[in-house]
Amino acid sequence: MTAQLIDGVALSRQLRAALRERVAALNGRGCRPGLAVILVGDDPASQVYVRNKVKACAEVGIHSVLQTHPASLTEQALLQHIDALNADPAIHGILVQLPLPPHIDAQRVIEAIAPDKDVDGFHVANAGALMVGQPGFRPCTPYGCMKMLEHIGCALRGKHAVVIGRSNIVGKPMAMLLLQAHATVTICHSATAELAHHTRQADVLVAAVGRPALVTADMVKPGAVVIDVGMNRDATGKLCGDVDFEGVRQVASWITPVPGGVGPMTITMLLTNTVEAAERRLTTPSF
Ligand SMILES: Nc1nc2c(c(=O)[nH]1)N[C@@H](CN(C=O)c1ccc(C(=O)N[C@@H](CCC(=O)O)C(=O)O)cc1)CN2
Repeated sequence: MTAQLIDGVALSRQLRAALRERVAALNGRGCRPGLAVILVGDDPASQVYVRNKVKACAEVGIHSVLQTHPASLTEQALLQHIDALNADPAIHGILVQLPLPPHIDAQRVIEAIAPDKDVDGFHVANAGALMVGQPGFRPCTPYGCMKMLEHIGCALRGKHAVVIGRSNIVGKPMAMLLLQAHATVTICHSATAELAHHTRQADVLVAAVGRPALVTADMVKPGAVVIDVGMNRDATGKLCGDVDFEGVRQVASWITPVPGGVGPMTITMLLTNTVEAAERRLTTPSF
């Protein structure tokens, strides 16, 4: 078996076309969706991601404001910038690019963003809403993974999904979204014994650890759907995921590539959340 590719670039193109129409409808009602992107420091990867976010906003008609600050910015100054953006009616979404420099408490910064502008879905109010099945913003990467599963018609009810990774921004919310879709979910992490024993039972396997080629073909159940969230550099400096793509594609039924899989979908779901934030403001002005 050779797996079919889940193409995050092509799916993003489709979803962004639909977003352009939603933005046009908002414009017709006198609303221009606005996203503020805050970058602190000079991490080269973060600079690329932020630039791509700003470009993607322009592509669908979202107004974006990019704030770049030196790594020496104090936490207090960052909190003041967020306060100003929280109060700015032209801004519907705020994101602070992660990681932040070590002297800044990322969780404190995230909690300073108004939950109705937290288009990253990282605020504890949005994380809690996801936990109890209430409406809220879903973190962009797991939300994008769910869209990919939906796109290939993967019926999750009763399926066994295994998530490798327990981060607050990917692993945990991914597990909650799969659970909401009625999958049986196992979360594996760095202290999991016999990782391969668990992964071999997965109908849907999500790898979100940050270790090149952690998932090899012998760890995958034939016919499984494999979603690779990893974003690593291999020994030669080439971008790669957590999955040994060439090996695993011989066993899986569907697989996401890196690059061109989950990454572009993360940005597309950020656009989706921003448009939704603007729509919510129009329909629920006090939201
Ligand atoms: N505030 C946030 N910070 C971070 C998030 C996030 O969702 N919100 N996620 C990651 C980084 N990230 C988005 O910010 C991100 C990573 C990768 C891609 C992407 O499109 N990757 C491309 C390859 C890009 C390259 O050539 O380097 C791909 O996979 O095709 C998009 C977004 C951590 N921080």
